[in-house]
Amino acid sequence: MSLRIAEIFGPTIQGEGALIGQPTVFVRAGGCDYRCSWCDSMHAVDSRYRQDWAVMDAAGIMAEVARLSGGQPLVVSISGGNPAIQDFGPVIALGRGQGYRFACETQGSVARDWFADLALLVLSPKPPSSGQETDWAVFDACLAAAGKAERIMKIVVFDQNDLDWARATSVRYPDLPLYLQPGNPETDPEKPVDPQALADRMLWLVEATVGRGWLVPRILPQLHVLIWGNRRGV
Ligand SMILES: C[S@@+](CC[C@H](N)C(=O)[O-])C[C@H]1O[C@@H](n2cnc3c(N)ncnc32)[C@H](O)[C@@H]1O
Ligand SMILES: Nc1nc2[nH]cc(C(=O)O)c2c(=O)[nH]1
Ligand code: SF4
Ligand SMILES: [Mg+2]
Repeated sequence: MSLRIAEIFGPTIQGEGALIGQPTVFVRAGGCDYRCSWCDSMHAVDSRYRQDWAVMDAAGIMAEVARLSGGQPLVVSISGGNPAIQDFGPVIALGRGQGYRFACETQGSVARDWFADLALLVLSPKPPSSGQETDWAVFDACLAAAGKAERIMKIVVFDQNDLDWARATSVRYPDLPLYLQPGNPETDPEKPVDPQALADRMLWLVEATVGRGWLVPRILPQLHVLIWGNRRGV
């Protein structure tokens, strides 16, 4: 069983969400069923980059993870693209046998049995600014497929319309821990990011939530973007 892999990198720190700051190796799957207008990982989405993706089996993927981590059992973060369009079950089974734990980032558009073998499922439904629509029946199937695995929801917010959408979504899923992260409008890996502009977006988001009495979500920046900008492989 082979998988399309855009990149494997690390160890680095998880820059987003519930595991922020935690050492991790990333396995970035190639291919996505969405086309978010502001996607920061188009090199793992657009088929223009397909020739740069490696075709690997579970043993090859875990060998590379072990090489990068020096064999130390850490959390492996599976992202993409949408990793759920491929079968990561064998990778997770092999890695768990070697002492690794797995987190997965997906938009919730495809449900998979192997979600139940994760330590953490990060569901990141897309707000209006992305130009994508969520199929909530499939999203619910993703939640159910995760079984007893920890689950969180992480929503990117660019503007007030996104924030209103995030709030309505949170009302729909009151038991799902909610993380908000400000959108990064500069997604070209060749271009520098302006840390002050990101801080300004963070400030706006904090004021627009906590500042207005909405005390439910946790609000975090993309830590890796603050440190490394849009560089790939970090
Ligand atoms: C590149 S996606 C890959 C996983 C999956 N396709 C998804 O969207 O959840 C990883 C995370 O990065 C977020 N993201 C993508 N582009 C972003 C941007 N320009 N600013 C902030 N977050 C972004 C996504 O919303 C998602 O939470
Ligand atoms: N350090 C780091 N943290 C991340 N958290 C989510 C990422 C992603 O692209 O899925 C990401 C990434 O690419 N790098
Ligand atoms: S779903 Fe994720 S990987 Fe796919 S286009 Fe959107 S942000 Fe990019
Ligand atoms: Mg990213």
